[in-house]
Amino acid sequence: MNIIETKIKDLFILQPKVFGDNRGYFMEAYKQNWFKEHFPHINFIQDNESQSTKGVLRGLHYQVGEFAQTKLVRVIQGEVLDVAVDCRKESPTYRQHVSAILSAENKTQFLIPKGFAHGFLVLSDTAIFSYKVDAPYSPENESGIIWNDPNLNIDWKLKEEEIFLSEKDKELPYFIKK
Ligand SMILES: Cc1cn([C@H]2C[C@H](O)[C@@H](COP(=O)(O)OP(=O)(O)O[C@H]3O[C@H](C)C(=O)[C@H](O)[C@H]3O)O2)c(=O)[nH]c1=O
Repeated sequence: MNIIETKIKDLFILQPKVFGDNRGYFMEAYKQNWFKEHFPHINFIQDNESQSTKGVLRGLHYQVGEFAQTKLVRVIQGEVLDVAVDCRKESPTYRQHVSAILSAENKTQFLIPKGFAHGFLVLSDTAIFSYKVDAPYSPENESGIIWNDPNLNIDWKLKEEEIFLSEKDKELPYFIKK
């Protein structure tokens, strides 16, 4: 697994080794002892999966306090634009974001630490999104940021009329000021 740094500290792109042959491919998508060696503070406890159609935008979400989640995200079918926003008040990259194209084709993974808001937009006809978290779901401790907050200046690639949000996500607030 290759670890690729991003412009934001602690936010990494992971690129697994893929073994292709005339049947298809094999890869170790996750390996606990590799993670323990490189990211000893992370202990994933739950696998999530969602399927969405083109133009669906899920996010930007985060959980707070003891329920804040580290996420290891990847796409197992289709392609998404994945975005992580640094919400760590003390961070020199506070309110900055990194976007990454995750797809079944590139098999790229995104390791998103606690303290980040996360969301993705489906670019393919459908996409299956699979991810690990290290804290349980806690709706009482969930919050987020509206997808098109002008302070974040995220380029979601699709036009607003092509984007579909849940009723909940339509009501998310703008980013809190420092
Ligand atoms: C996240 C989650 C949801 N649910 C239930 C709650 C709802 O009845 C249903 C759909 O939940 P929601 O609309 O919050 O799902 P997403 O919009 O995909 O939320 C996720 O989207 C962005 C991309 C994230 O990074 C978070 O992991 C998560 O917030 O699944 C659970 O039972 N367990 C869970 O861990």
